Amino acid sequence: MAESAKFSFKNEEGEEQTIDRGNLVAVVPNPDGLSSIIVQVEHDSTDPAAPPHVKVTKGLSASASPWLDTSDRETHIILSTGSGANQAIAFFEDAVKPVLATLFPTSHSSFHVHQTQSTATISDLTSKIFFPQANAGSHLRIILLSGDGGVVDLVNGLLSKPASAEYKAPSVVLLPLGTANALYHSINAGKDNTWGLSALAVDNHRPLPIFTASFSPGARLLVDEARSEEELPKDPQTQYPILHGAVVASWGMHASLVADSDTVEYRKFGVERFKMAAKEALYPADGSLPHPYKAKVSVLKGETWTSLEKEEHMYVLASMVSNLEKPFTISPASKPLDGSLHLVHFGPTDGDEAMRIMGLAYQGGKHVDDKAVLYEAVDGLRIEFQGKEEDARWRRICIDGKIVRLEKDGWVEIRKEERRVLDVAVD
Ligand SMILES: Nc1ncnc2c1ncn2[C@@H]1O[C@H](COP(=O)(O)OP(=O)(O)OP(=O)(O)O)[C@@H](O)[C@H]1O
Repeated sequence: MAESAKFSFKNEEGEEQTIDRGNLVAVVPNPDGLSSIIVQVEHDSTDPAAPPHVKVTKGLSASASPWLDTSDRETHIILSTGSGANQAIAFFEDAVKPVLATLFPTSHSSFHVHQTQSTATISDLTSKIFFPQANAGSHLRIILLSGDGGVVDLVNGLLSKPASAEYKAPSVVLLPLGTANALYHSINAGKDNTWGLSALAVDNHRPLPIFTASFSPGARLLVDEARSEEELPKDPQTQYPILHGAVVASWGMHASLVADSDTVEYRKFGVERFKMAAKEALYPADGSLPHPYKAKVSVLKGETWTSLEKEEHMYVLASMVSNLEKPFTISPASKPLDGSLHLVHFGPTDGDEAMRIMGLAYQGGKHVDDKAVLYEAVDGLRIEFQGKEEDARWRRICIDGKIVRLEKDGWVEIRKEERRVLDVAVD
């Protein structure tokens, strides 16, 4: 039988209360043994995008949550202060703290709270604290108040050194404080309404599927609004630069609009920044058509690489998730954490046609049925420039929001990664 969409309980005054189950964080047994503590969120009716408030009430309910005491797990809380609309600290104080105090009445005060100070904070925490402990077999819980960037920093940090046989994947609780929060919205598509708080109350976690991007030797990570570049970590065997991701690898229009809109100015506009940058790219000021991106593109299925016939492209994207933003369903066939990788491709076209196709993705992923779009499950994707693109801005690759620029004859190869480095808490 389908779970009821409503949850009922009696409050302390004995009055019957009914709330949407999607707003329920947890029903915790009260230490008096008779009643329960009901934790729920309440949303701002005037601003649906605002973080919810938490309400904790004593009451009587027929259905308590299955209660597993995980209070002894070493817990780290990361507040990514530069993510999204810079709301991580406020959400922690207003919503997360009361939930933790209810769920873990004695142990929550010993949880470790870290605030990011720079783009390097999460990587530093991972190499100094999380990896050594996970590698010694300790099962960590990491409560992450960030966007997808926080996850990708954790994944890359955890994979940066060889793991021991004792390695135990930390379990991350995702609280969507970023801009797009693709991973969170893909895991919770159509259900959770608690901004991830309900995942704090359960002890279910599943491996996070990830991919590895290997690059030609001259590939460089663009940082600081592309004002500088950095070397990437190297694969210990091949010595090629590498980067791991859990969301998306792209080139062409998607990578360009992510890169062009990653500025302090654009970030003020939240998710709108992607649409604004798309319009700029699709309708060049001189009235010309959008750029036709030139490279050899191949897909891997099983052990076989096959090249696409077309050598000019507009949209080349491999996704490990269903949604790149809450309403933007890039890969409707992807199920939460299923480990699939889907190619979404279309060729050069004019701005109106590209906008039409992208508009279909905002209608539940209808673009995949359009004849202009190639959509298929793949095991890998390879892009080889072969000197076809003179200008470096057409050679930018996006890996989960990070931007890598390749050389004129550079290449990138994306493959699913088998290693289990991070688990995700799911309710
Ligand atoms: N205090 C800080 N100072 C400078 N940079 C920071 C700070 N805190 C976080 N950052 C950086 O800000 C970026 C935030 O990325 P994150 O993905 O978490 O948010 P987002 O880009 O808004 O969301 P999404 O990726 O979901 O669209 C990361 O590059 C992170 O390293």
